[in-house]
Amino acid sequence: MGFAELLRSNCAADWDAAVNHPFVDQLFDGSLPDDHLRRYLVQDYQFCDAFTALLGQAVASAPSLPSRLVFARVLGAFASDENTYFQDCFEELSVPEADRIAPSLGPATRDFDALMRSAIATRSYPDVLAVVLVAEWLYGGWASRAGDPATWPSAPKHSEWIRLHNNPEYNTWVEWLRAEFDAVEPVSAEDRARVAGTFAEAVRLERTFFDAALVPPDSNAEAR
Ligand SMILES: Cc1ncc(CN)c(N)n1
Repeated sequence: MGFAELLRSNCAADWDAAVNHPFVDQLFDGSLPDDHLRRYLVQDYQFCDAFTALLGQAVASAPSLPSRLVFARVLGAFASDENTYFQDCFEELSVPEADRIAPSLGPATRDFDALMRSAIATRSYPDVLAVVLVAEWLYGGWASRAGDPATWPSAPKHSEWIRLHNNPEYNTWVEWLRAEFDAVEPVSAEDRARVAGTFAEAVRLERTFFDAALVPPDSNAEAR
């Protein structure tokens, strides 16, 4: 078993809960209330800020030009396709300007932001990769459950979020990330434990990020 698969299996409960989350089920059948989608997208746009910086660090920390180019291409797609999806949804869901730019962050968003910025600060390739891998692999995992595109929900605000994480280029990118992560598996027990801890925390936060979208903000405040 490769390092990636080992770390995933070590936190299978959180992984499976995120991949099979009710938020995802409601996205698939088109029943996700706009309020929940809006809350999720407002927080996720802030996630995307640190994630873009994380991909930039991956460009800087990668050991070779071929690897840097992969991250650079993904950064480009992220800055166009994915950003367009957010802007279109913000318009459709009448998200106020303040919530697009500087909303108050929920606990999961804040903790994810801190995790990404601490991975960036290490400048260590395996540490950066651990968070990128979880964010992309886990999203590929839930999106792959959508099955035949003919059965996807009709509204673009739902189907486009699936398509962005379930298409041949995306699947190739996730496969590449896994191989890249396995290839830089740390040798020392200390480094392995640190990277494993980062991986597990990212998986836990993916689950709580979906939880937060389905829980009213006041309940989030009480949970703090
Ligand atoms: C919280 C979260 N995790 C992962 C992804 C996919 N890049 C995302 N958009 N948001």
